[in-house]
Amino acid sequence: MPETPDDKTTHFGFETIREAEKAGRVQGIFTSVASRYDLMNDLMSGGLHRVWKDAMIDWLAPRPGMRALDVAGGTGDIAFRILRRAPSAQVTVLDLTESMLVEGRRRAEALAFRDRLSWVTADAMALPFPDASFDSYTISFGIRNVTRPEVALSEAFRVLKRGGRLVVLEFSKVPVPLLEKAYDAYSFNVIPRMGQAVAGDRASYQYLVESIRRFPDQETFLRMIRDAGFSNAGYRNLSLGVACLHSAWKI
Ligand SMILES: C[S@@+](CC[C@H](N)C(=O)[O-])C[C@H]1O[C@@H](n2cnc3c(N)ncnc32)[C@H](O)[C@@H]1O
Repeated sequence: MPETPDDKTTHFGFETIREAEKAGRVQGIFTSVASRYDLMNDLMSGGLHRVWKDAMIDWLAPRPGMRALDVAGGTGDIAFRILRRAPSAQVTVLDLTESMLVEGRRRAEALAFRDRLSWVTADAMALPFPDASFDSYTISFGIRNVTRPEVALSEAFRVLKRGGRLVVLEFSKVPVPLLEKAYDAYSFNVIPRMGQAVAGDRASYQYLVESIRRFPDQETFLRMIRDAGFSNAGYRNLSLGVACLHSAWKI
Protein backbone atom coordinates (compact mmCIF):
# COMPACT_ATOMS: atom_id res chain seq x y z
CA MET A 1 0.00 0.00 0.00
CA PRO A 2 1.38 3.48 -0.83
CA GLU A 3 2.57 5.53 2.11
CA THR A 4 0.57 8.71 2.70
CA PRO A 5 2.18 11.70 4.48
CA ASP A 6 0.11 10.84 7.57
CA ASP A 7 1.59 7.32 7.74
CA LYS A 8 5.18 8.52 7.88
CA THR A 9 6.84 7.92 11.19
CA THR A 10 9.77 9.49 13.00
CA HIS A 11 11.34 9.32 16.44
CA PHE A 12 10.58 11.31 19.52
CA GLY A 13 13.43 10.22 21.75
CA PHE A 14 13.15 6.41 21.69
CA GLU A 15 9.44 6.50 20.85
CA THR A 16 8.18 6.03 17.27
CA ILE A 17 5.48 8.58 16.43
CA ARG A 18 3.78 10.02 13.34
CA GLU A 19 5.81 12.78 11.67
CA ALA A 20 2.86 15.15 11.93
CA GLU A 21 2.96 14.92 15.74
CA LYS A 22 6.61 15.69 16.30
CA ALA A 23 6.76 19.49 16.08
CA GLY A 24 3.89 19.81 18.57
CA ARG A 25 5.55 17.41 21.02
CA VAL A 26 8.91 19.23 20.71
CA GLN A 27 7.19 22.57 21.23
CA GLY A 28 5.53 21.15 24.36
CA ILE A 29 8.94 20.13 25.75
CA PHE A 30 10.52 23.54 25.18
CA THR A 31 7.48 25.44 26.42
CA SER A 32 7.73 23.42 29.61
CA VAL A 33 11.48 23.98 30.14
CA ALA A 34 11.81 27.59 28.84
CA SER A 35 12.00 29.39 32.20
CA ARG A 36 14.65 26.99 33.56
CA TYR A 37 16.40 26.32 30.27
CA ASP A 38 19.56 28.40 30.81
CA LEU A 39 20.04 27.27 34.40
CA MET A 40 19.61 23.62 33.42
CA ASN A 41 22.15 23.97 30.59
CA ASP A 42 24.77 25.15 33.08
CA LEU A 43 23.95 22.42 35.57
CA MET A 44 23.79 19.53 33.08
CA SER A 45 26.97 20.41 31.22
CA GLY A 46 28.90 21.86 34.18
CA GLY A 47 29.11 25.09 32.15
CA LEU A 48 30.70 23.29 29.16
CA HIS A 49 27.95 24.41 26.78
CA ARG A 50 29.43 27.92 27.06
CA VAL A 51 32.83 26.65 25.91
CA TRP A 52 31.22 24.77 23.00
CA LYS A 53 29.18 27.83 21.97
CA ASP A 54 32.31 30.00 22.10
CA ALA A 55 34.07 27.44 19.87
CA MET A 56 31.15 27.70 17.45
CA ILE A 57 31.54 31.47 17.25
CA ASP A 58 35.34 31.17 16.88
CA TRP A 59 34.84 28.92 13.85
CA LEU A 60 32.10 31.13 12.40
CA ALA A 61 34.28 34.25 12.81
CA PRO A 62 31.42 36.80 12.54
CA ARG A 63 32.13 39.79 10.30
CA PRO A 64 31.03 43.42 10.73
CA GLY A 65 27.70 44.15 9.06
CA MET A 66 26.88 40.51 8.31
CA ARG A 67 23.29 39.26 8.20
CA ALA A 68 23.15 36.22 10.45
CA LEU A 69 20.31 33.75 10.98
CA ASP A 70 20.32 31.66 14.16
CA VAL A 71 17.78 28.86 13.83
CA ALA A 72 16.35 27.10 16.90
CA GLY A 73 17.93 30.10 18.59
CA GLY A 74 15.91 29.69 21.80
CA THR A 75 16.95 32.12 24.51
CA GLY A 76 19.54 33.88 22.36
CA ASP A 77 22.92 32.46 23.44
CA ILE A 78 24.34 32.21 19.91
CA ALA A 79 22.85 35.49 18.68
CA PHE A 80 24.32 37.37 21.66
CA ARG A 81 27.74 35.82 21.04
CA ILE A 82 27.65 36.83 17.35
CA LEU A 83 26.82 40.41 18.31
CA ARG A 84 29.54 40.55 20.96
CA ARG A 85 32.08 39.73 18.22
CA ALA A 86 30.46 41.83 15.47
CA PRO A 87 28.27 44.55 17.02
CA SER A 88 27.28 45.90 13.59
CA ALA A 89 25.82 42.53 12.50
CA GLN A 90 22.06 42.02 12.12
CA VAL A 91 20.92 38.78 13.75
CA THR A 92 17.58 37.05 13.24
CA VAL A 93 16.73 34.50 15.93
CA LEU A 94 14.18 31.95 14.74
CA ASP A 95 12.51 29.31 16.89
CA LEU A 96 9.48 27.06 16.86
CA THR A 97 8.68 27.75 20.52
CA GLU A 98 7.37 31.19 21.42
CA SER A 99 8.19 30.77 25.17
CA MET A 100 11.89 30.26 24.39
CA LEU A 101 11.94 33.48 22.34
CA VAL A 102 10.10 35.32 25.14
CA GLU A 103 12.96 34.35 27.50
CA GLY A 104 15.47 35.46 24.85
CA ARG A 105 13.83 38.86 24.38
CA ARG A 106 13.73 39.31 28.16
CA ARG A 107 17.48 38.56 28.40
CA ALA A 108 18.21 40.92 25.49
CA GLU A 109 16.52 43.91 27.17
CA ALA A 110 19.69 44.66 29.16
CA LEU A 111 22.03 44.39 26.16
CA ALA A 112 23.38 47.38 24.19
CA PHE A 113 22.94 45.62 20.84
CA ARG A 114 19.29 44.62 21.39
CA ASP A 115 18.15 46.72 18.40
CA ARG A 116 20.23 44.58 16.07
CA LEU A 117 18.18 41.50 16.92
CA SER A 118 14.92 40.33 15.45
CA TRP A 119 12.88 37.41 16.75
CA VAL A 120 10.81 35.14 14.51
CA THR A 121 8.55 32.22 15.46
CA ALA A 122 8.70 29.60 12.68
CA ASP A 123 9.76 26.07 11.80
CA ALA A 124 13.30 25.36 10.54
CA MET A 125 11.69 23.25 7.80
CA ALA A 126 9.82 26.23 6.30
CA LEU A 127 11.85 29.41 6.74
CA PRO A 128 9.82 32.60 6.09
CA PHE A 129 12.64 34.31 4.18
CA PRO A 130 13.45 34.78 0.47
CA ASP A 131 16.30 32.87 -1.17
CA ALA A 132 19.83 34.21 -0.58
CA SER A 133 18.94 36.39 2.45
CA PHE A 134 21.76 35.61 4.92
CA ASP A 135 25.55 35.46 5.18
CA SER A 136 25.46 32.80 7.88
CA TYR A 137 23.13 30.15 9.24
CA THR A 138 23.81 28.73 12.70
CA ILE A 139 21.88 26.11 14.63
CA SER A 140 22.99 25.08 18.11
CA PHE A 141 21.49 22.01 19.80
CA GLY A 142 18.48 22.43 17.57
CA ILE A 143 18.78 20.21 14.51
CA ARG A 144 18.21 16.92 16.34
CA ASN A 145 14.77 18.19 17.39
CA VAL A 146 13.65 18.94 13.85
CA THR A 147 11.28 16.36 12.33
CA ARG A 148 13.24 16.09 9.07
CA PRO A 149 16.77 17.49 9.46
CA GLU A 150 17.43 17.04 5.73
CA VAL A 151 14.58 19.49 4.98
CA ALA A 152 16.04 22.01 7.45
CA LEU A 153 19.43 21.67 5.75
CA SER A 154 17.99 22.33 2.31
CA GLU A 155 16.18 25.37 3.71
CA ALA A 156 19.52 26.53 5.17
CA PHE A 157 21.07 26.19 1.71
CA ARG A 158 18.20 28.12 0.10
CA VAL A 159 18.29 31.15 2.44
CA LEU A 160 22.09 31.50 2.41
CA LYS A 161 23.76 33.82 -0.10
CA ARG A 162 26.53 32.42 -2.31
CA GLY A 163 29.63 32.46 -0.12
CA GLY A 164 27.41 31.98 2.94
CA ARG A 165 28.38 29.74 5.84
CA LEU A 166 26.57 27.00 7.75
CA VAL A 167 27.74 26.07 11.27
CA VAL A 168 25.93 23.41 13.30
CA LEU A 169 26.58 22.61 16.97
CA GLU A 170 25.03 19.38 18.18
CA PHE A 171 25.60 16.51 20.59
CA SER A 172 27.35 13.67 18.85
CA LYS A 173 28.99 10.28 19.33
CA VAL A 174 31.87 9.59 21.71
CA PRO A 175 34.10 7.23 19.71
CA VAL A 176 35.82 5.66 22.77
CA PRO A 177 33.65 2.73 24.09
CA LEU A 178 34.64 3.05 27.77
CA LEU A 179 34.03 6.80 27.79
CA GLU A 180 30.78 6.32 25.91
CA LYS A 181 29.58 3.98 28.67
CA ALA A 182 30.43 6.49 31.39
CA TYR A 183 28.73 9.28 29.42
CA ASP A 184 25.62 7.11 28.91
CA ALA A 185 25.47 6.31 32.61
CA TYR A 186 25.61 10.03 33.44
CA SER A 187 23.08 10.95 30.76
CA PHE A 188 20.45 8.35 31.54
CA ASN A 189 20.79 8.27 35.33
CA VAL A 190 21.64 11.82 36.34
CA ILE A 191 20.09 14.19 33.78
CA PRO A 192 16.41 13.10 34.05
CA ARG A 193 16.70 13.22 37.88
CA MET A 194 18.27 16.68 37.70
CA GLY A 195 15.40 17.74 35.41
CA GLN A 196 12.93 16.52 38.03
CA ALA A 197 14.73 18.23 40.92
CA VAL A 198 15.44 21.61 39.29
CA ALA A 199 12.70 22.03 36.67
CA GLY A 200 10.08 19.61 38.10
CA ASP A 201 10.10 17.88 34.72
CA ARG A 202 11.71 14.46 34.32
CA ALA A 203 10.06 13.56 30.99
CA SER A 204 11.49 16.50 29.05
CA TYR A 205 15.02 15.65 30.13
CA GLN A 206 14.48 11.96 29.38
CA TYR A 207 13.54 13.09 25.84
CA LEU A 208 16.70 15.19 25.71
CA VAL A 209 19.05 12.26 26.41
CA GLU A 210 17.14 9.89 24.13
CA SER A 211 17.17 12.39 21.26
CA ILE A 212 20.95 12.72 21.64
CA ARG A 213 21.34 8.94 21.29
CA ARG A 214 19.20 8.87 18.14
CA PHE A 215 21.02 11.67 16.32
CA PRO A 216 23.34 10.58 13.42
CA ASP A 217 27.07 10.30 14.11
CA GLN A 218 29.64 12.82 12.86
CA GLU A 219 30.26 11.19 9.44
CA THR A 220 26.58 10.50 8.71
CA PHE A 221 25.63 14.08 9.47
CA LEU A 222 28.51 15.31 7.30
CA ARG A 223 27.02 13.35 4.38
CA MET A 224 23.60 14.88 5.04
CA ILE A 225 25.15 18.36 4.82
CA ARG A 226 26.83 17.52 1.51
CA ASP A 227 23.58 16.02 0.19
CA ALA A 228 21.85 19.36 0.84
CA GLY A 229 24.24 20.99 -1.65
CA PHE A 230 26.94 22.39 0.65
CA SER A 231 30.66 22.40 -0.19
CA ASN A 232 33.88 22.29 1.83
CA ALA A 233 32.08 20.53 4.67
CA GLY A 234 33.99 19.36 7.71
CA TYR A 235 33.65 18.82 11.45
CA ARG A 236 35.50 19.23 14.74
CA ASN A 237 34.77 17.15 17.82
CA LEU A 238 34.40 18.99 21.11
CA SER A 239 35.05 17.30 24.48
CA LEU A 240 35.97 13.99 22.78
CA GLY A 241 32.84 13.96 20.62
CA VAL A 242 30.26 14.67 23.32
CA ALA A 243 29.44 17.62 21.07
CA CYS A 244 30.51 18.36 17.52
CA LEU A 245 30.71 21.36 15.21
CA HIS A 246 29.96 20.90 11.52
CA SER A 247 30.76 23.67 9.07
CA ALA A 248 30.11 24.06 5.34
CA TRP A 249 29.75 26.68 2.62
CA LYS A 250 27.28 27.54 -0.12
CA ILE A 251 29.49 28.27 -3.12
C1 LIG B 1 18.05 22.71 23.09
S1 LIG B 1 17.27 24.20 22.53
C2 LIG B 1 18.64 25.11 21.87
C3 LIG B 1 18.52 26.59 22.07
C4 LIG B 1 19.78 27.40 21.70
N1 LIG B 1 20.09 27.27 20.30
C5 LIG B 1 20.96 26.98 22.53
O1 LIG B 1 21.93 26.43 21.97
O2 LIG B 1 20.93 27.18 23.76
C6 LIG B 1 16.46 23.65 21.09
C7 LIG B 1 15.58 24.69 20.46
O3 LIG B 1 15.16 24.19 19.20
C8 LIG B 1 13.86 24.69 18.95
N2 LIG B 1 13.28 23.89 17.87
C9 LIG B 1 12.96 22.59 17.90
N3 LIG B 1 12.46 22.19 16.72
C10 LIG B 1 12.48 23.27 15.91
C11 LIG B 1 12.09 23.52 14.57
N4 LIG B 1 11.58 22.55 13.83
N5 LIG B 1 12.26 24.75 14.07
C12 LIG B 1 12.77 25.75 14.81
N6 LIG B 1 13.15 25.59 16.11
C13 LIG B 1 13.01 24.37 16.65
C14 LIG B 1 13.19 24.52 20.30
O4 LIG B 1 12.01 25.26 20.40
C15 LIG B 1 14.30 24.98 21.23
O5 LIG B 1 14.21 26.35 21.50
